[in-house]
Amino acid sequence: MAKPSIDLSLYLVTGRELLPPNKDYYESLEEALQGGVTVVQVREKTADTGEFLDIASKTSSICAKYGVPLIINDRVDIALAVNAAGVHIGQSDMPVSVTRRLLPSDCIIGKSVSDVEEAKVALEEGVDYVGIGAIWATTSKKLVRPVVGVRGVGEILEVFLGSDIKTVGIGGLKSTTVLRTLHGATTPCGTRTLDGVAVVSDIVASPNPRGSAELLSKLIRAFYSRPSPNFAFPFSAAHQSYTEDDIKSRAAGLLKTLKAIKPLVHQITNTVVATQSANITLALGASPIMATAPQEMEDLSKIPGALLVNIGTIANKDGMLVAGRHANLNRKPIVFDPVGVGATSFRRAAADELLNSWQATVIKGNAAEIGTLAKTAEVQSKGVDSVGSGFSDPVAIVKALARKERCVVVMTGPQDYISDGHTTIRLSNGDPMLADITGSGCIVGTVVASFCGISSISAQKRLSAQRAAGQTDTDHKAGLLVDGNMLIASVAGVLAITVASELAVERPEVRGTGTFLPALIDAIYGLTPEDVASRAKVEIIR
Ligand SMILES: Cc1ncc(COP(=O)(O)OP(=O)(O)O)c(N)n1
Ligand SMILES: Cc1nc(C(=O)O)sc1CCOP(=O)(O)O
Repeated sequence: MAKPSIDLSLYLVTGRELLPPNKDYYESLEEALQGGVTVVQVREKTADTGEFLDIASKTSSICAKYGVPLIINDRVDIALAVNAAGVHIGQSDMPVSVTRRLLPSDCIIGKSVSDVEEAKVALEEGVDYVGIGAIWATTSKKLVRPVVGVRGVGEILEVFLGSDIKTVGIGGLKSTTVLRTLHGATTPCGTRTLDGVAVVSDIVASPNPRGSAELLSKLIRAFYSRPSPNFAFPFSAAHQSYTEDDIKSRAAGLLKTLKAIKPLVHQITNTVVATQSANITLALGASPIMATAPQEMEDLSKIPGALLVNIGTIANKDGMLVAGRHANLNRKPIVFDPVGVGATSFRRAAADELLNSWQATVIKGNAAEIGTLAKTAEVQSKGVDSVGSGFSDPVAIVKALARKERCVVVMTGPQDYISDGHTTIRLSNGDPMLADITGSGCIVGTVVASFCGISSISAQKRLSAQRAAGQTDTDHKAGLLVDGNMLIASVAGVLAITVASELAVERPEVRGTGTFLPALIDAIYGLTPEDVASRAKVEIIR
């Protein structure tokens, strides 16, 4: 008998012990179903058989009222007794082969996996779906394995490429983490994302389970309705086709808008460049705030603009973690500058923790930094600098990292490479003296963040206008972590610095790096959209 196809998108796993005081389990369940839960698993870890059977049977009747399938955790006998749609088994439960023998052929079998090896076994066993977790830390269950992390899910999903085994993520999935999870938990080729998320506490512990389920459901449906489903970027405008002239004029146009709107650019940066970065931001026409205390991150994240996180002298990791999470929640672009990430294992661990906690919109680094994140040793670092002549195939490196991290990657150097994993652009502006002042890479991060901020603000304004005009095809935007074209914003940011550096060295007073730096600030201050459009050397590589 053919198995029914189950919508796993919002998968409620029950947990009576988490109910708020005075909230009845069945009432909570029914409200969650009204809110849009698509499948329910009864999970009872302490109930005896009689109680489990009673709960499963009543849960089954309520689910049937809403046409929602029921799965039973661990217990094949209970699943058979209540005629459930399926069973969910863990690594130490009954083997899949035995479970299958006991159940009717149309019964769904789901299995927990937390690494690639377990995923391969589940593939061999031919389960119907896997629960991948725990993706985030959770207090709903004592975990015996380390968390998988959002960025660890992609390699597990790769095991299921080409198979019709479905996948759901579990562990710490909430309205605050769901979009970041769905965007980040994707195979590098972009063809597989999770088919759903399994949630316990965000619904069960809520005094308003209907509202909680509705919010989750809205975000999940918006994510799955994005226009480029095979390429789950956290920002809009992936898969556009560009011309070089179009890129130049859009970058120039962004500079004009930036000067008019002066976006706020929140920068958590290193002590070497903080003042310089703030001055460059002001010279460009944006507005810097260099706040670092974790306590102020939530408030700051509500002001439109962008966030820059630069780990050059990493003393504020807590602030960086909180700031990034709030930026994701408030759809603010995050530019991550992994300064010197190859230099120490401390920096590598910090970069990993930050990138697991929030979704970066742009990662900007020199060849050694990008190589470290891409896990290649072709280009070595010396402290915060890159050694040697760069990668033999820089395009492949930036493209692969953009796909892996699901963001735009900017690799600076004598030529700059910028990729969103689909389109890769080479920029050939810039004076060599840029490499001889401290923090030139950091100010590129600052300026890229400024342009990401203005791109996001402009996109939000367009969206408000579209909604005010009654345009209804914008619902998928609720599934984006960031709106705006972050590829063009990154190009504009790099061009602003590199074109300004060319203008700076043409000034008669520049005799060396001491006179170059103030001239650079002046050149940024006076930079016009026409300078950018006429001087930009832009090539679309592939
Ligand atoms: C959808 C989903 N995924 C994973 C689990 C965890 O199941 P298991 O490993 O059997 O652990 P317990 O739930 O039995 O503690 C799940 N229940 N559902
Ligand atoms: C039941 C369960 N299984 C997990 C796994 O990792 O296999 S994590 C988990 C609990 C998930 O609860 P919450 O949504 O409240 O974080």
